[in-house]
Amino acid sequence: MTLPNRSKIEAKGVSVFYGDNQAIRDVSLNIDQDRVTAFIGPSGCGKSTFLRTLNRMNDTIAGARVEGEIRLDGDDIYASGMDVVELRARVGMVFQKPNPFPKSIYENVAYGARIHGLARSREALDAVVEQALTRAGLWNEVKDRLKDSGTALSGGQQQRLCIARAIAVDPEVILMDEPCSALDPIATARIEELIHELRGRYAIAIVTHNMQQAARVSQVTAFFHMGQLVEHGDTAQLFTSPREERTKDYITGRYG
Ligand SMILES: Nc1ncnc2c1ncn2[C@@H]1O[C@H](COP(=O)(O)OP(=O)(O)OP(=O)(O)O)[C@@H](O)[C@H]1O
Repeated sequence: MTLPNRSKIEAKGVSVFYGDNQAIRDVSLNIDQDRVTAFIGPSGCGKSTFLRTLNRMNDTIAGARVEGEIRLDGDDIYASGMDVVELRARVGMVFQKPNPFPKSIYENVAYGARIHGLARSREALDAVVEQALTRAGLWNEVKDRLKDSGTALSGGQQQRLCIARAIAVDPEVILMDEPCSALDPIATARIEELIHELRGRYAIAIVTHNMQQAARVSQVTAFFHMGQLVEHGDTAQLFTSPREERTKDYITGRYG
C-alpha cells in the first residue's frame, strides 16, 4: 500500500460486557485515515459491538459496559468531559436497516447541520444539503423532489440518504454496520462504489457478513472470533495468506 499509515482512532485493550456476558475481549485495533477497515467474522463474534464502541453507541444499551481506551485523534472518547453528541457527529454511523426520519429528504440532511450550527442562513443550509446529497451520490435522483418524504425512497436510496445525513455534519469517521444487508445487488453495488468515493475524505469502518464485499471495499480487514480480534492487516494478504488457522478456516468457509 502506498498511502501513509495514519491512525484516526486508536483502540487499546477494549473489552465490552453486556451484564455478565463478555462480548469483546481485550481488542486493540486502529482505524486509519484514508482507508476502509472491514470487520468480518461469524455471527455473534462481536463485530457490531466493537464498532459501536467507536462512537459510544453502546452507551445507549442498558447494561453495556466498556473497558479499555479509545482515542480519536489522541482524545479519550470515554473521558468524562467528552460531549457525546459532538462525538457522534465526528464519528457518524450508518445502520443495517436504512432509518431515515419520517421527514422530507431535505430535512433528513439539514437536521443535523442545523442543530450543530453548521449553516447560518437558508442559502448556506441549502448548500450543505446539496453537497451532502452529491457526495452520497443521490443529488441527481432527488434534487427535484427534496420536499418528498425520505421514507418514500427505495431502500438503496434511503441508505444513501442516511449516508448523506451522516456526511452533512462534516464527520471525520463513518462507521457502517452491515449497510448493504437489506439491499438488492444493484443498490449494494452503488453503496460499494460510494464507499470507494468517500475513502480519502473520511476514515471508514464497515461491518460485513460478506467476505467478497470486505475484499472489494476495504484495504484493511479485521477478523473477529468469539469476541477476540484474531488477526488484522492488509485485506489482500489476509484473504490470500492468513496468518492464523482460525482465519483460514473462516475464509475457506469451514464455519460462519
Ligand atoms: N444489546 C445487547 N444486549 C445483550 N447482549 C448483546 C447485545 N448486542 C449483542 N449482544 C451479544 O454480544 C455478542 C456479540 O454480538 P454482536 O452483535 O456484536 O456480534 P456480531 O458479530 O455483530 O453479530 P452479527 O454478525 O450476527 O450481527 C453476542 O453474544 C450477542 O448476543
